[in-house]
Amino acid sequence: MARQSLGGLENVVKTYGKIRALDGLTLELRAGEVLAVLGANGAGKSTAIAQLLGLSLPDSGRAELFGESPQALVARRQVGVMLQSAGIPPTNTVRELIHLTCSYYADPLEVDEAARMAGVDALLNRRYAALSGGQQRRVQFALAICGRPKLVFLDEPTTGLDIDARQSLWRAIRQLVDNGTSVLLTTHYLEEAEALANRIVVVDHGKVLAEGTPREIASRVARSRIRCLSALDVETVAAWAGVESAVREGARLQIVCETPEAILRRLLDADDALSGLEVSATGLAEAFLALTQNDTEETT
Ligand SMILES: Nc1ncnc2c1ncn2[C@@H]1O[C@H](COP(=O)(O)OP(=O)(O)OP(=O)(O)O)[C@@H](O)[C@H]1O
Repeated sequence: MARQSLGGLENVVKTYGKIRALDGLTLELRAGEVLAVLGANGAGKSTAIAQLLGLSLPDSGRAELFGESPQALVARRQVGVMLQSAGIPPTNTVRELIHLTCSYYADPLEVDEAARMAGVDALLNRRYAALSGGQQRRVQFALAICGRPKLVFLDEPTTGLDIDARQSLWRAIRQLVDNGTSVLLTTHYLEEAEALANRIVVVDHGKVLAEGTPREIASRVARSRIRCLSALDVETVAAWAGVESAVREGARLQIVCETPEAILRRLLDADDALSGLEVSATGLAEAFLALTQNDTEETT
């Protein structure tokens, strides 16, 4: 069954002087889903979030949340946000901040529960300004979720977190989704999108380049990687039909190609002593690079 739409952007254009930050961007938010918006620096991810939150208005096109303008109070009360620029009063304690944010919502969590979900229960009596960058990020997450919102916007939530803190935030996001909250997440970390998202939208130059499940995005530019121990000349192999790239790492040859079978036959024919053969599928990272590089080539 198709998931219920919670709103989104329709053909939104947003310019800042000569910069076209969004160039006809369309995206839909769906209930019960983690949507990851992926893109390089300046792709338009934060601008898209600003339109969805009503913090900035489109030049043309439409933004809608829960059937309303994103600026309508009834829409804003169903949303939680963790933005890159937080603007949080520095001298308040974590408890005060969560308590204050809870007061904006009709049916918020208990302060202690929100703190526990965000992993900041041990920090409740500390002043925000005295926390580390990673601890502040987790407090921002607590503020995003404490109102029990239906939809949470997380703009690069794990930037600056160490591996443990990132993993624990991933667990908290999964728990949130299990409890019925929908999430829009922007990230530069492909493994984050792969680990959390049901659906990915790749944005570049303010437009959608690709959309699908992590697996669909990866398979759009599916490639295989062959690794083997071989003394074959890397430049000769790189020139074979069907080989996209060949590099040497010490004794190991690494080849990227679309269809590995023909290349494997040719490798085995050319080198009797070839050993340590491995063939693997490339992942989301390569797919993302291939998509954004193709686009750059087309637009330059
Ligand atoms: N307030 C603003 N004034 C002028 N230009 C802006 C403003 N906000 C964004 N831009 C420009 O719009 C484009 C998109 O920026 P945006 O912040 O949406 O990108 P992003 O994908 O979120 O990037 P990052 O990953 O670096 O956060 C960039 O070229 C940026 O310089």
